[in-house]
Amino acid sequence: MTKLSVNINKIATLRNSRGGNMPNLIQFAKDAQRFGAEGITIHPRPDERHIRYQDAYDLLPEIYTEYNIEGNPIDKFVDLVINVKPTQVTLVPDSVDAITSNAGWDTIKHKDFLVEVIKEFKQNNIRTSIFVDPDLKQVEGAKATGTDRIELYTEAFAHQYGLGNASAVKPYKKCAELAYNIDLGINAGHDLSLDNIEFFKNNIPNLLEVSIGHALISESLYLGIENVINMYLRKLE
Ligand SMILES: CC(=O)[C@@H](O)[C@H](O)COP(=O)(O)O
Ligand SMILES: NCC(=O)COP(=O)(O)O
Repeated sequence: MTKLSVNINKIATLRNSRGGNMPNLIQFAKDAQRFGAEGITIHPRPDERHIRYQDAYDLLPEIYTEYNIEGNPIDKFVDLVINVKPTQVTLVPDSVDAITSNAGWDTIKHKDFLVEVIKEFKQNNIRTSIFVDPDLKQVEGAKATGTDRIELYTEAFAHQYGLGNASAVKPYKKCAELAYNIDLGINAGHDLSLDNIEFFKNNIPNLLEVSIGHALISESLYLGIENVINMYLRKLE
């Protein structure tokens, strides 16, 4: 069984576009869980263009499923995560001005940094995951950092699958097999959607969790959020 964590960045984007509190991010997180979401993901960025740092605190008492905070572990982010103490922190190497996440970690080059920051999160009883491209060397490198899990960066799969190239899942499958054999938990995310999730899940052994935002919120505009969450849950069974 693969858990569905709903990424609510886009709800914050919509809210911020008018400066008020519509839609209400906290209420949305509560409703998403009531409709069946098994986790809530946020990705506060340094410019706070969608999720604000304060949102991370305000959400805490309302999340009774898994709380996953993603981001680049700059000092401000590390302090936030250690104060909030979510279930999981997912480390993403995105630059300050990135439109969205666009690469996994070089776990070999940044090993010392990752070892240090992961140790700090684990001392605070926060599960760690690091965002990686589907590359066996990077998965091995991830293991050496001490992280509990990896999150496979699925943009390339989603893009190729959309073009009809289903074989794009192969490197992900190999990485998942390696990760399982070396005792790394496996999450995945980025550009997963109702169109590609079932195929991805069926091809990736031991997939623990997917975090989905952009497509899930877009699909909900037509199909409704309660319906869409349940459509994902059925595909992830
Ligand atoms: C880590 C990742 O894969 C991203 O998808 C991210 O969480 C989405 O961030 P934005 O909503 O800022 O594009
Ligand atoms: N970690 C990926 C995530 O949270 C959502 O990514 P996307 O579905 O918005 O591309």
